[in-house]
Amino acid sequence: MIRANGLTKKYGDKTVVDDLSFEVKPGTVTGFLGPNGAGKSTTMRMLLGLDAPTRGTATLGGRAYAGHTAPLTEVGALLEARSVHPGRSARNHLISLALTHGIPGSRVDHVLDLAGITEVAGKRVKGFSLGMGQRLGIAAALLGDPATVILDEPVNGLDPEGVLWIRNLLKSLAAQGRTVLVSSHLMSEMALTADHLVIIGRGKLLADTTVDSFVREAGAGAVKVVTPSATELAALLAGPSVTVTSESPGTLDVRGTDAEQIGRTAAAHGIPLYELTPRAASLEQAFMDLTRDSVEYNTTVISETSVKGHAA
Ligand SMILES: Nc1ncnc2c1ncn2[C@@H]1O[C@H](COP(=O)(O)OP(=O)(O)OP(=O)(O)O)[C@@H](O)[C@H]1O
Repeated sequence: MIRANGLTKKYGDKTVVDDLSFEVKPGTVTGFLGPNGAGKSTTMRMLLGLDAPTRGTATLGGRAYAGHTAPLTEVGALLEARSVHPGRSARNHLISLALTHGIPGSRVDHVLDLAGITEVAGKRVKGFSLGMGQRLGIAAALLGDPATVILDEPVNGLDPEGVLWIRNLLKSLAAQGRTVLVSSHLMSEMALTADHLVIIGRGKLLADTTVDSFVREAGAGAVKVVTPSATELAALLAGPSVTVTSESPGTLDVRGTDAEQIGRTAAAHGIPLYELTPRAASLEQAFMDLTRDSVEYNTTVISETSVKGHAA
């Protein structure tokens, strides 16, 4: 079990992690999501005792990281910045880690195999591709057979086969009863991998939910309506719980009601409909909607024109 309680990190005046509290339970894969700069890496570094929180506490298996006598057997971690001696082979890197942490050498071949890098185990790390480096980092994280696994963006640099491998690996680690926390900025990938989601933006908790309920809510999407009487229909539909937007003349995007109700309203007022299509919001869109106000650098402007009085 990982527990963050009021975790806060300030750099100067900037609060990059802001009073964050959440739990990560054993036996599940928990996706830690947020846009770039949301504070995911900083939070993970605080969980691992690599950054001191300005306020709050983080415990792994009931104790702070520093309180564990053999941390590598309690927690395995892959962080973005790795420090592997480039002249060392993958096997030698893992052997020296095992030796310095009192881990049996027999684990080395096991994790090399688990990470699918047995064939390149004798090669120097400096010749490794990004994907091979990621696999070596994951092998190192699993070396101590840890109860808790924390991985920061593990699919970075992996090809589709590698992405699938990570997905299955994380699921099997959770099925063995381990606590698995994995960060990503890709909602679609996490939806396939995780059971639970902790979503942050600008250091603050935005959602702590199961993937199932996030998917269900994302499915409550909009209905696309094409009609020559868009302004009239928009005025009839708009209400406290119904929002109507329009991206092009004669087309409405209606949220907060369903296709049947829209069809009935249109029929009751003799409004012809050329199209009436329920649209399930994509998961990625739901994630973007949730985090829109907390992205650090906006590169795309999603323009939605309110139809109140504007739709043609
Ligand atoms: N040592 C530091 N000094 C000052 N600011 C920092 C430091 N480390 C991180 N930050 C800032 O804290 C914020 C959160 O960064 P962090 O790397 O934790 O986010 P992230 O969610 O992991 O982002 P990404 O997905 O881009 O890796 C960013 O605005 C970053 O610039």
